[in-house]
Amino acid sequence: MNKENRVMMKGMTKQYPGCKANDGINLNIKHKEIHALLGENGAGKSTLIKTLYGVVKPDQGEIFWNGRLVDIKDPAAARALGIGMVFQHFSLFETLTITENIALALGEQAGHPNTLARRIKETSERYGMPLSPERRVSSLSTGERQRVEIVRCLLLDIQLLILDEPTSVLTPQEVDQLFKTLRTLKKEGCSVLFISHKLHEVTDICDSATILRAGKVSGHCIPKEETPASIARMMVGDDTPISNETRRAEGSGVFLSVDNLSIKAEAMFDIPLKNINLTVKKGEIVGIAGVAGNGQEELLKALSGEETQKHGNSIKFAQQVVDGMSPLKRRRLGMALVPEDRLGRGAVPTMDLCENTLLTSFDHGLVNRGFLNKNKIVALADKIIAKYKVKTAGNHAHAASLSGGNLQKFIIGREVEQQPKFLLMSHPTWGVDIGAQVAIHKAILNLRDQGCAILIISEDLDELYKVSDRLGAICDGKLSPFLPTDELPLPQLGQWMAGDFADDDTQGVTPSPKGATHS
Ligand SMILES: Nc1ncnc2c1ncn2[C@@H]1O[C@H](COP(=O)(O)OP(=O)(O)OP(=O)(O)O)[C@@H](O)[C@H]1O
Repeated sequence: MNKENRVMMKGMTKQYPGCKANDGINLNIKHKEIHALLGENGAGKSTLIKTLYGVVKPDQGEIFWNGRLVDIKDPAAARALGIGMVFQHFSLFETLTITENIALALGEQAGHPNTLARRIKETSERYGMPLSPERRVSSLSTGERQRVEIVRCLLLDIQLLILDEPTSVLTPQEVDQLFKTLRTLKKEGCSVLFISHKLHEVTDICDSATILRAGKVSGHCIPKEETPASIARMMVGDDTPISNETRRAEGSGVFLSVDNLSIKAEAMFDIPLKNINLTVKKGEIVGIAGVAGNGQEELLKALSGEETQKHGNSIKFAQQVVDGMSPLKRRRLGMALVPEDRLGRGAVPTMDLCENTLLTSFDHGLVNRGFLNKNKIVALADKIIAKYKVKTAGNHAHAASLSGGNLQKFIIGREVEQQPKFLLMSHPTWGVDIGAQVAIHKAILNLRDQGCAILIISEDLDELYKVSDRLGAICDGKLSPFLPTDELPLPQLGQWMAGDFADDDTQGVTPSPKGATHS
């Protein structure tokens, strides 16, 4: 057996009801290489890596580890071989310290409890990702949380690190640091399997790539010899557009206005909002950048009505005060909402796609005098599935059975099809493949051009630069100034994301040099 490869997966097959997620996939990862696993939403990437980490049991296929046939029954068996995995969604306990979290995750593999904190400190420093082991996870930024997950893997004798969309939650500076760490790991002999929809990162850091389509391998490439566009073509084929024109707009007439909104922290880990001033005009897209956990969630809840405390007359939709109004009443004034958490808030996992359509669209002709119009519900669900190219076994499929990106497309389609006057979105294309991103951005821009006021809260700076007409940042519950997107250089936005703006800067106003550069 070929020992040149760290991992050889042969003929991996996994059938789910109504869908063959992996269909005879071969994947080879060499020693000391950073290997990208690419593909459209629903192509089968997560299923394949979960098989490699012992989370999913394949129907068929063999895995060879350093040339030896292995049976990876569970994640502990994967870790014992030297495989570490950082999932898209971190699984850390907020109230525990870094050391306690790592001890819980690794069990006996964590080694002696007395030495664990010291080893965490040493390992994190060695790889340029310093951590204080005694800190509680609740006090950590998203980037630091990711470090905890990576350091947890590095404490073991790791030979393969699997990262599932690792950069979608990081600031540009954190991405640079992560890439340095990955290069160090590679030098030391570790292999890395890297899943990402950000193709410029793939061309930057990956040595080789395997591309999946519809559960099968559709190609291989050396990313450094390709461009993001040529890789996108391999992923989505020739028929899907992979870029669209960015057209800026100015909008006219304010729809959303927020005037000096402050909200105290209610729960232990809430971020208080401080003197938020914000406007979104009809026919413009305003973007708010920020590292997760800086008040985005609290702002979204205050605007959507999920958080219904009355804050005086701070929030208005087209001049009408909405403070204290329920989400339903706000929807009836023209709001639509795409929350960050697609499984749970955006959609109910155990309901099928027709029921999930009804959940937020029932006011749009689907219910007559209390009776459901089933034909209309099915027709709307089918329209969303077809128009937004949602890959699913059909309108009867439960939301939980869709791949992350496909569920995201469905939720966005459902909200956009309501033709709202105000669309509030958090991370609209999080985990969505390049072809679908283009389709979603087009739908959002069209909606804007029809006069909808759109507010996008996102950590994805590429996306914010692509679609926003005005852009600012949130840090520690405060909003930075806002500028027309084309006048805001990325480093300045990075500074704002780190809280480097003066409190007296007001949104919409060109910041003073002091506000932009002081530290
Ligand atoms: N538990 C499940 N039950 C039914 N179908 C599933 C299940 N998990 C995955 N699938 C289906 O398997 C296919 C592959 O899904 P997978 O999550 O592996 O795709 P992916 O390439 O990781 O997509 P994404 O980029 O959107 O994360 C999808 O069509 C999905 O609907």
